[in-house]
Amino acid sequence: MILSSEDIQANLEDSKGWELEGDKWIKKHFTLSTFPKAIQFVNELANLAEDRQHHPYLIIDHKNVTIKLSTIDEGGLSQKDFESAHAYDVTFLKYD
Ligand SMILES: C[C@H](O)[C@H](O)[C@H]1CNC2=NC(N)=NC(=O)C2=N1
Repeated sequence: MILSSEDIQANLEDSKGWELEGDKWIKKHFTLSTFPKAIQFVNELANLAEDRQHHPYLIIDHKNVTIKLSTIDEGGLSQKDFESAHAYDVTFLKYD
């Protein structure tokens, strides 16, 4: 179910570093210590995404990984995007 703008704002308050891009995407930049670490991080995200059947848009630029999330099938932001964002934040803690 697509979230209302009020629900999006409430979720963003609990999602440190994630920001709204337009009204259909949230995004966050992560910086890893090395390029291999960035790839390892992305591989972990890929496994999580496949398990959840909810897939991110990813940009890998050397040690920098940008993650964008949206619920494509529903044409906007859903709770799944914020659940994935939280799972990715928890994964990143291992690399911090
Ligand atoms: C059938 C399959 O589970 C769906 O197509 C999933 C796959 N991954 C997805 N990922 C994202 N980000 N949004 C979706 O709507 C979506 N749908």
